[in-house]
Amino acid sequence: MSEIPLTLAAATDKAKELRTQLNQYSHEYYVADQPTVEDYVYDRLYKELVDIETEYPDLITSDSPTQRVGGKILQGFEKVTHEVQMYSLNDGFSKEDIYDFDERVQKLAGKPVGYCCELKIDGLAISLKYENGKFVQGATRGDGTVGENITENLKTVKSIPLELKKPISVEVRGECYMPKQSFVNLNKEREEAGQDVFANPRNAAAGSLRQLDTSMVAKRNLSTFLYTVADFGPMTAQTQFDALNELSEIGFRTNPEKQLCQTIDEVWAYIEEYHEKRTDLPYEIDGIVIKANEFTIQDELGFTVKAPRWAIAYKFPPEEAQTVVEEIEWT
Ligand SMILES: NC(=O)c1cnc(OC2CCCC2)nc1N
Repeated sequence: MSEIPLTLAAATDKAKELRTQLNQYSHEYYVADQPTVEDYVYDRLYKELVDIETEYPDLITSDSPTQRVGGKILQGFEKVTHEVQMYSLNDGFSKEDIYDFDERVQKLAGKPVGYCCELKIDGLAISLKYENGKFVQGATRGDGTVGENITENLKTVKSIPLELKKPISVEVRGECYMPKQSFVNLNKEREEAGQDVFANPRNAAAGSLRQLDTSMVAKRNLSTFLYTVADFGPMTAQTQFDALNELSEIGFRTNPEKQLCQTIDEVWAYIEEYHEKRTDLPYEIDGIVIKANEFTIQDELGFTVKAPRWAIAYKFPPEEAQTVVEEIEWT
C-alpha cells in the first residue's frame, strides 16, 4: 500500500482497479457463495479504496463497494408503479391439488407440459431495474401494481449487483430474505437490548427493508434469490429454467435447488424431497413453486386477475413454526 498520497491520475486508476477487484470478491462471496480470498484481504483493499475516496471524494462512483454501508436517512418511501404487474400465485395444499393443476395445464396447453420447480423462498418480493447495466431502482411488490421505492435500502444488500456483468437494461424480480442464522443473531441482539423480537425471518426481512436509516439495513445481512425476468432487454431465454441460468450469468443470485420435471410425478417427488430437506436449508421456505417451463406455454395460458394459470405454489403444511431455536448446531 502506498504511503505517499497519490496524484489524482494515479488515484483514479487505483480506485478503478480496487473497485473492480473488490466487486469481484464481493460477487464471489455474496452471490456465488464461493469466496476465493480471506476477509482480511478484502478488508485491506477496501481500506485502500476508502483512503483514496476520502482524499478524492469526486472519485466515488455509484458502484463503489463503499456505497454499500448506507448512511442515508430517508424521509419516507416514494410510490412506484410496476409497468409489468407483479403477480401472486395460486396455492395448492395437497397432492390432489397439484395433480388437478397438472390436468388443467395439460388440457389448456393441448400437449404434455414440462415444469420448472423452485423452492418457495419465504421472504418478500422485490423488483430490480437496471439501465445499461447499472442498478437504478428497487421496489417492493406492494399490491402488485404499486409498490414502494426502496432503492437506497436495496443498495446495501450485498447480493444485489450495483452493476451487471453486461451493460444491459432489464427488470428482474425475486425474493429478499433473511438467512436463518442472521435471524437468530438479530433476535438475540434485540432481546439483549430489551427490544421486541421478530416472529420469523420473513417479518425480520420486511421490517429491515422498511428502515429509513439505510445503515441499519446494511447490518441486517439480507440476501436475495432472483427468479423472474419482467423486461428481458437482450436476454434470450425461452424457458424458466434457462432464464434462471441467464439471471445467474449476468450477475444475480439464483437458487441452486431448481429442477426441471417432465411429469407431475417427478414434481411430486421433488416436493417430498424438499419437505424433508427444508429444515437443513440456511433459509426458510414455505413451499414449492411449480411453473410451466416453456415461455410459449406460459404465454398461451396467461394470467387470471391476480395469478398465472401456468404456475402453482404448493404450500407445506404449517408444522411447528420453523423459527430456528438455539439448540440447532450451525456449522
Ligand atoms: N417465493 C418464491 O421463491 C417465488 C415466488 N414467486 C415465483 O414466481 C411467481 C412470480 C410471478 C409469477 C410466478 N417464484 C418463486 N420462486
